[in-house]
Amino acid sequence: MVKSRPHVTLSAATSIDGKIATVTGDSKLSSKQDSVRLHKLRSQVDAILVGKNTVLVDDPMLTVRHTKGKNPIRIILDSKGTISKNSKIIQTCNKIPTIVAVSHQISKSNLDKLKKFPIEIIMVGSNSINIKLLLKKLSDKKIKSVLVEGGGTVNWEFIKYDLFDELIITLSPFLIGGKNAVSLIDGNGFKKISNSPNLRLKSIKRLKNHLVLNYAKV
Ligand SMILES: NC(=O)c1ccc[n+]([C@@H]2O[C@H](COP(=O)([O-])OP(=O)(O)OC[C@H]3O[C@@H](n4cnc5c(N)ncnc54)[C@H](O)[C@@H]3O)[C@@H](O)[C@H]2O)c1
Ligand SMILES: Nc1nc(=O)c(N)c(NC[C@H](O)[C@H](O)[C@H](O)COP(=O)(O)O)[nH]1
Repeated sequence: MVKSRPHVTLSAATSIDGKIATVTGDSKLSSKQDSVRLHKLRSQVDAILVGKNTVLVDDPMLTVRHTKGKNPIRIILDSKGTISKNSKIIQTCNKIPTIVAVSHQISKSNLDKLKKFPIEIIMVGSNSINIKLLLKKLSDKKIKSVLVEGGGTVNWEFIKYDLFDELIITLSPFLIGGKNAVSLIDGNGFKKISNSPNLRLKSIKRLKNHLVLNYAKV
């Protein structure tokens, strides 16, 4: 029987005050050593997933570069299909397998534009993307593990719907502040601490001034 969803690991680097980027979108919090760790982790998963804003702000590659290993499939949550053709993701989609998840909100013209690229388009959800359904479809494609690399809006969706298994946070030696700076988890948040998923601290690794915290859901 096909499992209903892949193993989901949420990954991010945060400042001591829980931000993943400054108000201007500056998000380079990991050290070189931590980036090597992250890239090793990328090489061990089947897919890596980020939200549309992360692509817009960071213009990431989402590949394995700081170590040797295979690139995971890249998945972008982009309800309206507005990803830029100039983004590194689209520019390299002929070499690295890429899935763009869209919702039924997408306009015909954006869908037609996306269809011109050698990417796979998965349509799930009426307004925003239905993550549970998306994970089911990924499972059907034999994708067994997904590394979710943010940002804060996407992280909240996975936590709100209890669709994750592990959380790997690099606590970086910075203080960012600013109520409009992106937090590890944005969205509406839980009203009570008792609503929070219970987490077990599996390991702590010190990389000089960075701490890598690995939590599993109880
Ligand atoms: N330090 C880190 O580890 C780290 C990691 C990732 C991103 N970031 C930073 O986070 C910022 C972006 O975070 P953000 O919260 O603004 O955006 P995000 O990257 O979480 O993207 C959110 C967008 O994704 C799209 N989307 C479609 N379906 C969705 C669904 N079901 N749930 C959630 N989103 C859905 C929507 O357009 C939504 O606005 C950037 O500044 C980036 O640099 C930091
Ligand atoms: N662990 C981690 N530490 C960071 O300091 C940081 N900025 C991210 N951010 C995750 C997000 O998905 C980014 O966009 C990619 O880390 C950039 O990806 P590339 O290097 O271009 O592959 N993640």
